[in-house]
Amino acid sequence: FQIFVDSGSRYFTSSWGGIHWEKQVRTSAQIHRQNGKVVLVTGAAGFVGTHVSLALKKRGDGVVGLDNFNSYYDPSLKKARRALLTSHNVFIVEGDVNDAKLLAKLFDVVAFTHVMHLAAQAGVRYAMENPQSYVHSNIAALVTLLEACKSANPQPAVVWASSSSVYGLNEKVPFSESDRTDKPASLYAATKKAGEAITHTYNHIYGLSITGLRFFTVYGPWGRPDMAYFSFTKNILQGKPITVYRGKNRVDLARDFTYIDDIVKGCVASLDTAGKSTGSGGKKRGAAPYRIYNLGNTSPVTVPTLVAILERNLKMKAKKNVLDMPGNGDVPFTHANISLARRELGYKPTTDLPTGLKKFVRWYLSYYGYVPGKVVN
Ligand SMILES: O=C(O)[C@H]1O[C@H](OP(=O)(O)OP(=O)(O)OC[C@H]2O[C@@H](n3ccc(=O)[nH]c3=O)[C@H](O)[C@@H]2O)[C@H](O)[C@@H](O)[C@@H]1O
Repeated sequence: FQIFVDSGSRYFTSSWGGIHWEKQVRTSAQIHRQNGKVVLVTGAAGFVGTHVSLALKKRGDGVVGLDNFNSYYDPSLKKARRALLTSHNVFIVEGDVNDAKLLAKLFDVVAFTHVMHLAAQAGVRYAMENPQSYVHSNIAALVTLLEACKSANPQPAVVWASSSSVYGLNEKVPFSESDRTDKPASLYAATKKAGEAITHTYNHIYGLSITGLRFFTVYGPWGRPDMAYFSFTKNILQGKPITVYRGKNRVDLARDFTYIDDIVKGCVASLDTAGKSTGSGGKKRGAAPYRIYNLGNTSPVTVPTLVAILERNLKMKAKKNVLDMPGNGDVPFTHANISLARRELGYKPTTDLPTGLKKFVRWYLSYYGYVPGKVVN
């Protein structure tokens, strides 16, 4: 009776479950190539999640997405990404990674070979406004997911999104994976660093194959509206001012901006080279790989240069307010050493910032239906 009540109440309150839902999940998970993978992509309606899901599906892997469609930024963009994925036969389950019952159900319905865990509370500065959302999405959800993975039979290999922000106040450049990461500058960075420690324990105790990817300021079409390149574009087009932060002694801030297609190649290569998890029945049966890679571009660009490139592409001048960087978690610069990823993943970024921003601006103008000369709101 209790099972009936539980599943009955879920039927009315949740957006998952039922025969039709299971069929959609199974169909989406179908493999269309030899030795294809079956990948659960969390955060599939997110920026990186959408692109990775598409790449996997296009080469014939089975892909099931999971996303809670939260409103950290405009959910209509997430829904538009979902529509794009639906048109390529990728189904996104609507739900939260913290929902252990949902995860158990998904692993029951599909024998995932890999999990690409991209769901997260992103954003460096927002952590001061809503710290709990970082604990919820980057720590609690990660543990819930790893618990499901460790209990699954077979255990999947896990590839997940860490962040360049773990280097924090590190001053040695370029940043290498072996550098210190014990001085985070934001709660966001601290939760990603915690994720690296948490995944290590699941590797050690349960034999889960783990790959953590330290992404460096990823940008491109279908990107995140909370990021500087995106909000600058919006404001410039609307004739609104932008705030350009500057570091100590008036030094420009710089980022190792990395184009989305390069990141996707790094993610797919990580899945392809991930060794197997060794555990079963929640027990470790031998050592499994634990890997961490920088996925950056290796050529940092200053924020004023980013603005100049956008101005050129938009054929409009930005109204700039230059402000000293507030103490809100920002770091002055990032710069990736990618030798390890190059050696072990064959990772080789090929898109520089001017080329990538040109593609972003083209997408932005078409997505928001911008007509040159017409003021947008
Ligand atoms: O590399 C990473 O790991 C991180 O990259 C980005 O974080 P961030 O580099 O701070 O990206 P933006 O928020 O787009 O900021 C880029 C630069 O523009 C500057 N900025 C930002 C916003 C603004 O209004 N003005 C401004 O000058 C920031 O100080 C920073 O130097 C992402 O937002 C994080 O989710 C990600 O984890």
